[in-house]
Amino acid sequence: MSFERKKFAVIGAGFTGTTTALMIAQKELGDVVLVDTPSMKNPTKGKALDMLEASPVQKFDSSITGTSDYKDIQDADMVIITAGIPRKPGMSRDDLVVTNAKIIKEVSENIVRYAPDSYILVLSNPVDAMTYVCYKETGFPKNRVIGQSGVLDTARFNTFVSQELGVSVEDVSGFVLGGHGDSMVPLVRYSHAGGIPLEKLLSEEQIGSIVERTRKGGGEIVNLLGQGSAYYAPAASLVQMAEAIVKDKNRILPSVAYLEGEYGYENIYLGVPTILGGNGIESIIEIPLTSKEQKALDDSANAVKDVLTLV
Ligand SMILES: NC(=O)C1=CN([C@@H]2O[C@H](COP(=O)(O)OP(=O)(O)OC[C@H]3O[C@@H](n4cnc5c(N)ncnc54)[C@H](O)[C@@H]3O)[C@@H](O)[C@H]2O)C=CC1
Ligand SMILES: O=C([O-])CC(=O)C(=O)O
Repeated sequence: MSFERKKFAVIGAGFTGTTTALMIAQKELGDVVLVDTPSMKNPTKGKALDMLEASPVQKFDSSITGTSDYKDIQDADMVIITAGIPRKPGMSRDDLVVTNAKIIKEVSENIVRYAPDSYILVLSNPVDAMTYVCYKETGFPKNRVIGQSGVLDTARFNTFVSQELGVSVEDVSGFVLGGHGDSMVPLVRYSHAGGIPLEKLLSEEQIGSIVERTRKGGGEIVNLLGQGSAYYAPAASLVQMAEAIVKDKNRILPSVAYLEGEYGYENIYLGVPTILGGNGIESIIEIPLTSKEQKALDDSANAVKDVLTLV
């Protein structure tokens, strides 16, 4: 018996993929193979080599390689899918569905072929629908196909709360449920700072504007950037989920998870609180909702179902 490093494959060597690859290596979670299309073969190799050359400075021993050949993801322990087009100002994430569904199908085929035992984290948008497509195409068990939205949405919520209160982000703990769209559901009742319910610290008006800004958080960055979408906070969110799984931490984190009756939904991927550990999604946590909260979640789930009709 010998100990081996974990192998990560990051599919898509654009903004989110490269940032994720670097963060994985910096944390020494494992070695990283970065994959993009054949037309991007040399830039992908170049990006990977550039990141690797940071390793002596930053003192990490993870390797990072770039490729356009899926054979190189052989036996990856975890595959992170960031391949696909990002939105432009004026577009919604749902406008990406047709193009990105085709890409996810192609990527999924290659994962089945070369990394059939891997755990998959999906980032590509619209992420609830893309995670569903990946689940159907791979036929992997639901605990191994997971989407990222809630860690990012909660991080945005926590950022805004920390700014408003003038307190450390470390003490703020928000809670966002639902689809990764403008109808996502920040659950104020379950959010706190230093254990104190937010409603005791901020006015209804202040909370209302934080909720609204969180819902439109992705769009705010898209508009500021002018081209492309967010990548630092999305990559950090993916890496937190990956770390919870490869280190078997059993963290309570929101995931885009396949629902079979939880919260009243069937055959859909949606953002819910989960326990993430060595088996991927170990379980889904169901929390009691008021009728107003359930209605907001229903609206969000219905928006995701509408998009699913297009894939
Ligand atoms: N779920 C979430 O919270 C977030 C989702 N996203 C989504 O992630 C996706 C990627 O965003 P960025 O990295 O900023 O875009 P990007 O354009 O910088 O990178 C995407 C990369 O995917 C590659 N690609 C396209 N088709 C491919 C294929 N068949 N196989 C391998 N690679 C392929 C492209 O060549 C490109 O390098 C977008 O769909 C974006 O909307 C981005 C941020 C947060
Ligand atoms: O807004 C976008 O298109 C990218 C994304 O999902 C986010 O940053 O939340």
